[in-house]
Amino acid sequence: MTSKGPEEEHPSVTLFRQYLRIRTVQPKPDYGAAVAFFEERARQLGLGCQKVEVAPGYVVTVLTWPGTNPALSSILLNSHTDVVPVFKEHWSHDPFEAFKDSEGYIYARGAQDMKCVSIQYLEAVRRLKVEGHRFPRTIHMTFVPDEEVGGHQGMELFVQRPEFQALRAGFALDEGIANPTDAFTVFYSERSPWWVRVTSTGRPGHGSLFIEDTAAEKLHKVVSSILAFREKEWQRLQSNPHLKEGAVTSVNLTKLEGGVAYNVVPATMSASFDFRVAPDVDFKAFEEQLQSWCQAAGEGVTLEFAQKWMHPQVTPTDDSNPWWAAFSQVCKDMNLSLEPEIMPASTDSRFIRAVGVPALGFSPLNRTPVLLHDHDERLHEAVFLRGVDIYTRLLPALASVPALPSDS
Ligand code: MET
Ligand SMILES: [Zn+2]
Ligand SMILES: [Zn+2]
Repeated sequence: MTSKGPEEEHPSVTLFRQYLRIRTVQPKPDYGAAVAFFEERARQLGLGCQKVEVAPGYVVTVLTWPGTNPALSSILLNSHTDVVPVFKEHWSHDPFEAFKDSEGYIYARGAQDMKCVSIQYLEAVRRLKVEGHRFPRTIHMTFVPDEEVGGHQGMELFVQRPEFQALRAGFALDEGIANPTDAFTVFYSERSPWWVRVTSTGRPGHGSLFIEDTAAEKLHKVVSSILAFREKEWQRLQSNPHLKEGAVTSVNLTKLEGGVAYNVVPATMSASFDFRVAPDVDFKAFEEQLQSWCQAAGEGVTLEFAQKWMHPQVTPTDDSNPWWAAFSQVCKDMNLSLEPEIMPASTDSRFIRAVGVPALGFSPLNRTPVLLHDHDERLHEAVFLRGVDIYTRLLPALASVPALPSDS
């Protein structure tokens, strides 16, 4: 075909847009369609394909390009398939249409987080394979469900399975975040998510009376203590230009629940908080601090954890780590400047690092505003394609890291 129009689009971009149209949106993702999409990719690329159902309806799809030396540990390229919900009325274009504007920006939920990365992995592998390359280490691509709601039915279970052990992963790449400057952000650790619900109980009664010891006044005290802590961490971040967001602890009040009527003082109320605890925090002391804020508010104030990650790990970013050496050397060769940071949010990397596999969080997206989870999430096709180039250089280097003591 020689006619003008979409036929002229780069095939990698077309594939990316096809994937963006699959509605893997929480809370009811169409995982079946995503699995079928990756099975078809495996067939087309001549890759091994394994489906591991880690919980009913939750399948991890593993695409494998075997290396020439099966004795060596493998490279794991991980990406999640689910995306967060949208507020459709705030979007310029349908978030599941993958509309491309005249400048080349592709609008879609998942354009940055992280459907771009899944396709960039696949397209880099395709290119290298077509060019006839083979590398010593096996490359596995894992496409996992459930990340956006905590990974409890996804990577958290998968890393405990014999099928994961059998991959013999020596090193992993997973998602990062776009960088608006010319530089690329790379994450070597993460803050730990602690989701905390504080429940306050007190004396109920008529809404016209000065009732003492109410649930609301005690909850208010805890909320004040926690928001004062938030302000302190915010100031600490603001006053030190060397500190990046991931190096301090953040917290947001994300839910308030309780009450039945204007004129009934409720016996119970609760507040929910999303803490992201910096990796250098003393977790035991921090939990005691939370408990003491509850106790200081009065009788009948308790807390429970909906999520409490206790195993922060750091992947070294110096040449003592041969994976870092290979990764950073490629970036140097390509003149890419890297900004190593602690991931402020949480990804499946935490489960991977916790089972002893070093991992870097990297989405090869520079000159791109950070729009993950936001309205009008979009990515320029040229940035997307540059990312494929970057993986096309990274994969040969990583899959050719010579035998390590940990390989035997
Ligand atoms: N990736 C999501 C987040 O960071 C969900 C992870 S579970 C804490 O909020
Ligand atoms: Zn993500
Ligand atoms: Zn996300």
